[in-house]
Amino acid sequence: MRIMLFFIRAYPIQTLVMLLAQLLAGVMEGLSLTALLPMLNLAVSGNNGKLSSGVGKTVTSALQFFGITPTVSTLLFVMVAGVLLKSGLVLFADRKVGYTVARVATDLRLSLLRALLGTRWEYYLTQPMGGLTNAISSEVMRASSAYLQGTLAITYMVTAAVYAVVALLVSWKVSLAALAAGSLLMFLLNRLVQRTKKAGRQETALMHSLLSRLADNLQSVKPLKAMGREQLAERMLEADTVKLNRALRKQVSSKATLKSLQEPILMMLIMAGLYLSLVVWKYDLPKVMMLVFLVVRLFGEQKKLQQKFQDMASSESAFWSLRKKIDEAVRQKEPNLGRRQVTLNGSIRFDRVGFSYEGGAGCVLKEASLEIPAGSCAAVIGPSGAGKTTLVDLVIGLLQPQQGAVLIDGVALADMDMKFWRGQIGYVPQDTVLLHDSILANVTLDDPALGENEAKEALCAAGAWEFVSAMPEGMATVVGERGSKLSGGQRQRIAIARALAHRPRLLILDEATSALDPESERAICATLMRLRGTVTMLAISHQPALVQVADQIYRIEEQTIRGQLPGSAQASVA
Ligand SMILES: Nc1ncnc2c1ncn2[C@@H]1O[C@H](COP(=O)(O)OP(=O)(O)OP(=O)(O)O)[C@@H](O)[C@H]1O
Repeated sequence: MRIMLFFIRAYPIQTLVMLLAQLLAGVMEGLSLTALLPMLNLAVSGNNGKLSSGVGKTVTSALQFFGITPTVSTLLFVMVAGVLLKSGLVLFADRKVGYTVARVATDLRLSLLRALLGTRWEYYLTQPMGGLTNAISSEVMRASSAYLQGTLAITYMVTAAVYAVVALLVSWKVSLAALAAGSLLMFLLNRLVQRTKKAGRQETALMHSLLSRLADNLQSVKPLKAMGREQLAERMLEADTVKLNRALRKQVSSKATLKSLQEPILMMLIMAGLYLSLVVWKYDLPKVMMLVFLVVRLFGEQKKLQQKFQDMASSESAFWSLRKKIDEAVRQKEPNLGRRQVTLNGSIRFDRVGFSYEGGAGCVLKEASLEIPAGSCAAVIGPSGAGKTTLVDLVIGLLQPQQGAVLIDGVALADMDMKFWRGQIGYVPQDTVLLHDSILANVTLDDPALGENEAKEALCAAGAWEFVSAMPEGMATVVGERGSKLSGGQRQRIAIARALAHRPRLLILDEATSALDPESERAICATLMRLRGTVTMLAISHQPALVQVADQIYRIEEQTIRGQLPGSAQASVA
């Protein structure tokens, strides 16, 4: 029930309105039920029928108070009116619950997305993408269904309480016996609810692990297939899949066992109650009929209540797993650094920067210094793993140095408004991943400030317009999953166009021309040279063409940055 307390706190108005509507619906049902006993009395004994219980007398007196003569037809009318009103209220409550379930799912998805996108880069890098996809799709659905099951359980609880009150008014002895027997039954069958809860927890953990591995494996399926080793991926996923199947079977068997045990036990209890009422306490027939009706309904609601409780128990763990992810991501929020809005006019400067990754093997940069004047083109070279991407991430502010400072126009990144700074950067990553969307959307990223003209201009500058305009649908061509319908070089040119479209002040190219043929690379270099003076460029490259046109060359080696004369680059672009 902890989960319901959480939901009630998060959605108090919606839950209160829904509960009030359910309560009113229960009262309406109760009213129509109280009319049943006098109606049965009148039907069995005619107008001389004696009302043997307080509740019957109360109903007839109430009707007489409003000037209505209690006859079979007026009592039937009261019952029908009560049932109709109850149905209207239940419809209202059900819609409210449905809307709130959708809202719970949307809120959870948005909270997780916002929290994740706002986390520190080093934390974000440790998150398994498959696990996050699982959280946003399957865990969110299971979590919101837990709210639905919980509210339905509360609804059945309210209705059961109404039947219990009416039954108490008719016969307290039978009602107390029924309530005691029902509670004992719920207690005994609770083991099955706990078993489902445990299996639900296993399902949550296994789905997370399976989806994390699946995403990893699917991304590397081409080399696995090419080497005839896809069965290795299959074997890796099989163990989790088999365990998941076991957890699901446990849930199914617990739910089926609960259902099949409830029915006969409740029937036996009703039979025992019938025996007591007719033989031991010798109640008259209308009263017994009324009690049978009430107890059957009471047990029916109790049966559904426990089933819904069990359904909620099986999905509940997905909600707590999601909350844990959201809370952890919130704790790992990227620090809100400074407020200074700097437009790169002077230089980018590293002042004795020292950096090592959390849990990394050691220092990546030590006492590293460099200066890139605004408007110039700098190339960063060095052996693999030397720290070139790390240097770029420090410039972007994705990583913060532990020693020294990264300064833009003399202002430390730590004092700058990061959103403003990053808004001026055009970034082309090492691994070009395009969205499964049109070329236009891939270039503009659906930024409302950018239209077809800006996209065309950027595609021309990136040397991509020729092949894009030759496509039957031009910029409307959809590039396929991760850009699979384009060649590696074409994907890179689209990525360069994307980085240029919003006219950045700083263009960062991380091995951005590695998949291009020499001619396309020369064309890109010519474009970059045209931008010289207005845009500052920082290019990590092993390609001679880019290095040759650079104004400065920096070589990262043994944790330090060394300047190199542009002319000497050709021989040492390792
Ligand atoms: N998230 C991380 N956590 C721990 N260590 C990391 C992380 N990212 C990179 N490293 C380590 O930091 C060092 C520098 O990595 P970096 O990616 O900056 O090198 P690089 O020069 O760009 O390499 P390449 O040319 O191969 O892309 C490497 O030793 C790498 O193993």
